[in-house]
Amino acid sequence: MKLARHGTGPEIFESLQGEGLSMGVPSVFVRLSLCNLHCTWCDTAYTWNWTNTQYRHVNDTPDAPRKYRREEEIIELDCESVAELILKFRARNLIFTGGEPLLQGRELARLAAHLLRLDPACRFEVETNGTLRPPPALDAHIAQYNVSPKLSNSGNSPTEREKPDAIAFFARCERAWFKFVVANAADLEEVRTLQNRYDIPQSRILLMPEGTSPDELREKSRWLAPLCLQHGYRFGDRLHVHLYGSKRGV
Ligand SMILES: C[S@@+](CC[C@H](N)C(=O)[O-])C[C@H]1O[C@@H](n2cnc3c(N)ncnc32)[C@H](O)[C@@H]1O
Ligand SMILES: Nc1nc2[nH]cc(C(=O)O)c2c(=O)[nH]1
Ligand code: SF4
Ligand SMILES: [Mg+2]
Repeated sequence: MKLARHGTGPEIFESLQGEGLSMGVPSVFVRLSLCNLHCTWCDTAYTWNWTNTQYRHVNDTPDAPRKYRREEEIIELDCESVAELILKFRARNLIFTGGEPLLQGRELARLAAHLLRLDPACRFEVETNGTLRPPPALDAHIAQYNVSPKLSNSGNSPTEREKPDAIAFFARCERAWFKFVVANAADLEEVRTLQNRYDIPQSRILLMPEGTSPDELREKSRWLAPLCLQHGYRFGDRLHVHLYGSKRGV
């Protein structure tokens, strides 16, 4: 399984769920590498975008040509080792995120099954961009999907960000909650269009302001909160950003 690197180890950390329906629940986050989208405002671009990365050199002989490996940004571990790291923490609400975790759906299915054998109290959430259907073997273990389909404000093209088969799956799934990232008031029209096109129940939609600092969130919340009230959408904040700013691994 390919995981984001944080310092010398993979990015597996304990924190309060900062977003969505279960905001505030003590959780363990497992951050996977790679993404099939490239949102301009992605707060974890280090999981997939290495264009400006100072690659680690793999050959430290002074005279040899220097070779840099972007793979060094990824840690690859088997599911038994990942499970062991996860269960060192206290929380049993486990959140698979990334990057786009459903790119590694089969590996996650094996991980979830293994974790449940070790501790049946484990509960699983998946953070996903809603472009990929989870394999049935993974779906069988997931209590909650936090689906964040991307709007045009993300900079992805319509064909990249909207995969009808996947979004229709989540629209029908009562365990899926939709979390749209809103950057401008006009984004609400796009939300409404997607909602109608895929028949997404309004009760499973949250609107979350775009932002990676408390100031940005507060500024956008000032107009987004009244719009939520006016249009009957649930407002979703970003608790971890208010608590820790844009710090990694919290
Ligand atoms: C980094 S993504 C990983 C999971 C998956 N790739 C996705 O996009 O849902 C986790 C969550 O952070 C949100 N997010 C990322 N950058 C953000 C930003 N600048 N402002 C608000 N939300 C952001 C995403 O929309 C998603 O809901
Ligand atoms: N505390 C905290 N809550 C989160 N909810 C979703 C996150 C994510 O990056 O997927 C996230 C995160 O990175 N930190
Ligand atoms: S889909 Fe998620 S991980 Fe991928 S670029 Fe967008 S916000 Fe980042
Ligand atoms: Mg995050």
